[in-house]
Amino acid sequence: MDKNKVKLGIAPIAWTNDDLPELGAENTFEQCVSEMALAGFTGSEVGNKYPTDPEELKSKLESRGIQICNAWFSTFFAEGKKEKTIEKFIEHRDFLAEMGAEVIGCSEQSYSIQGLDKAIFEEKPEFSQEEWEKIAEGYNQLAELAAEKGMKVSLHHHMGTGVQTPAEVDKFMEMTNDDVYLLFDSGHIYYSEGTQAAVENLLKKYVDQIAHVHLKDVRDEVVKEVKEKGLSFLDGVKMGAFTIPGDGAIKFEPLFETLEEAGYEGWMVVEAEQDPAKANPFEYAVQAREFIKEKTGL
Ligand SMILES: O=C1C[C@@H](O)[C@H](O)[C@@H](O)C1=O
Ligand SMILES: [Co+2]
Repeated sequence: MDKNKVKLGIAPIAWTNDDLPELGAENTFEQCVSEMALAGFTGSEVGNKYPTDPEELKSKLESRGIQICNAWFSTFFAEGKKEKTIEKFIEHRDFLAEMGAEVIGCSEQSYSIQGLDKAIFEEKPEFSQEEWEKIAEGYNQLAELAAEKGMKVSLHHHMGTGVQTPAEVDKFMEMTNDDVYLLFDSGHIYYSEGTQAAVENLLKKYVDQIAHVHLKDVRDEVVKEVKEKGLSFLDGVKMGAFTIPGDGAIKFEPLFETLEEAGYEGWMVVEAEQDPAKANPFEYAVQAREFIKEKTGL
């Protein structure tokens, strides 16, 4: 892969998990970003221990050779919370623009069960046609707002949300304008569908509309248990459903090939939330970096 086109980041979620604050409560921001840099990454997303002042954050990241490439943003269009979503989006966009990021990764969180104690394979929301229309209209507006700062808005398909399956991603992409992009997360599509083919097909279908990539691997045996026992998404995370690329069931070689052939330009971010007490974040970061180097030359 071309170093001038593809940059490598890593998400802080392996050190401190915002969805499960008890995971990694002992890890500091400084430790997290120092270890990211030491492992050979140049980009990061934003965690809840990061300084909120852009100047302070920039200076602490610059001294480590790291830059912010994206940060999660939750939208609530289907629930009818358009005004509040837009107001918060503008704040988030301005913060990311100041940090030099070019992409905003959003997730439609209306009725999401990803943080709730509900069976992840049984109780996810499904949107009505009227709700889909609200979502499409909302994202089209977010794309225009992002463009004001030269940025792209992208949708993170995610377990436990109304945009989880390939059919739901299709519906979202069909209903939104061409300036609304996809944030491709290998782990979430594999978790949802359980096959390598589903991961490869989704990537191939939308590769020209993908603005950001999350590299996540999945442990089949953990997902099997989550399904059989009717467990929640966060139960699965604590049990080790996710891991770094190369350590689980997904074959990454065809994914890297598809991205390279399509001339993908942007960030690939290792995002592997595990319990840091069981999976040392620095050691896993080093292992992920070596795997990516071996498979892509980056
Ligand atoms: O991008 C992500 C952000 C996390 O908060 C989320 O739960 C994780 O699974 C993910 O893919
Ligand atoms: Co992700």
